[in-house]
Amino acid sequence: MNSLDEIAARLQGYDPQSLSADAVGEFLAHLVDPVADTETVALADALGRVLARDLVSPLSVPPHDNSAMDGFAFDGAQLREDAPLSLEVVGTALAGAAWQGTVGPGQAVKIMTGAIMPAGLDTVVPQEVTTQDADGRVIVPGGVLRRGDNRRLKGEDLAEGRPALLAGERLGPAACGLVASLGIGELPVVRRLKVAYFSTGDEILSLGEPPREGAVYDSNRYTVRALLARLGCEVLDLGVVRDDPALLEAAFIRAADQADAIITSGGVSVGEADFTKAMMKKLGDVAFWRIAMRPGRPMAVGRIRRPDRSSVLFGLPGNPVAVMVTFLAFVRPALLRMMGAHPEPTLYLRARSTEALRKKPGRTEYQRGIVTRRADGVLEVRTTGNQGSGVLSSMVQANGLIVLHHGQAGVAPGDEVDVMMFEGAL
Ligand SMILES: Nc1nc2c(c(=O)[nH]1)N[C@H]1C(S)=C(S)[C@@H](COP(=O)(O)OP(=O)(O)OC[C@H]3O[C@@H](n4cnc5c(N)ncnc54)[C@H](O)[C@@H]3O)O[C@H]1N2
Ligand code: MOO
Repeated sequence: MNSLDEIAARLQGYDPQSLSADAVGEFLAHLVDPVADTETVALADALGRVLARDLVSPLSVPPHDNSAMDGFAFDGAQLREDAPLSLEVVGTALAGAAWQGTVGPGQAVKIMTGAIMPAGLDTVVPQEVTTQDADGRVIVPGGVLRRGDNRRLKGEDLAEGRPALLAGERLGPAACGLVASLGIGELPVVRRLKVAYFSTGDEILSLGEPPREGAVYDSNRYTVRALLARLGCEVLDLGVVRDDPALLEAAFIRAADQADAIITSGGVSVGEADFTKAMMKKLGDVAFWRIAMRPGRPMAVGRIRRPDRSSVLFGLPGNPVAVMVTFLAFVRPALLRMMGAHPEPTLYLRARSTEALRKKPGRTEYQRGIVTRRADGVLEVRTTGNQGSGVLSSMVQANGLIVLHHGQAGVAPGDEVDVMMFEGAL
């Protein structure tokens, strides 16, 4: 495990007072390691879990050459471009059982989708392409079919003995189906990551408390819980912790004793009641950063140490949208790495901005946007109103974040911008 200083020494131009979003990502990739513990889960419970070992295919899928269509199977060597082919139907191959007879030249077998291709046959004509003559022979028109058409080859999806899925795969619906197609009912996954969360601040009210002047309800706890739930983490909710050093210390210790990672919100800026920073320093190896981004400038990162373990700490700024943006930009990729998942490159959608966007070069700016598709197919994005870092309503309306990158300047109406879509993450 590297100390924060060692990691910082490896990064070009590390400056905790002005870090680029890219540098933060790189730092975090060095800071966190995948957890080693694994467990076995039933396939029905595997959605969103991370596969712990390569899954080698115990069989071929499909297990034999089979038909992709309801129609007639025959030897495709007889096909002619310029002449129809007339075939005598000598039997029927149903899905689920092999057809046992032999089929000679000028003959075909009626076949159902999924049925095993009878020996020596390699081509299927869909039944709607054919006609029948007076003797009941099937006529395949010339020039519409090539040899091998509508036949699915044994193992064309998965080959026996080859890895079907690699360790690090986050199992989605398609992967769950693929595992089932191999006849596998349980699989080894990385254990769930335990993440502790608490909000800090004397002005933060928990739900159920009566409103009072100067106080706001704790929204960060619920956005972070929801973001963590989307990742499949186990959440240890430590509620709201007052700006009191003893309470903060107890909360950090409880969190570090039980969780792989700790997320807090608030108390990382320069305010007078920001005991959080002092407590983080006292209990661990923590760096305080100013990130060249908006929203989400201040952030604390490091480890909280306990005698027998340590937990990674993400001290997020208090402003509700800054919490979500820093989570999506940095915490989520770091947690995915801890979960043992393959790194996910950020996929940006390119959309035309309907409006001018002001932007200072030298920082990354995230604006809440809504992408729509115009009648002519062009993707457009407009901002969703007040972009203040405490304004959640514009975040709710958004379906993605417009990312104005570090070196980028302002945007004119009609310019294309990158949008990080929420689908999947939010
Ligand atoms: N002089 C400076 N002031 C500020 C700076 C700065 O660089 N110099 N940075 C600003 C930025 S950017 C942010 S973000 C905030 C971060 O400050 P803290 O992390 O110390 O957060 P707080 O002061 O505790 O709270 C900020 C804001 O967010 C509200 N909040 C906090 N927790 C919650 C919660 N759980 N649910 C809902 N809302 C919450 C809180 O009431 C404040 O309004 O500092 C700026 N100031
Ligand atoms: O982190 Mo702050 O939210 O940029 O206002």
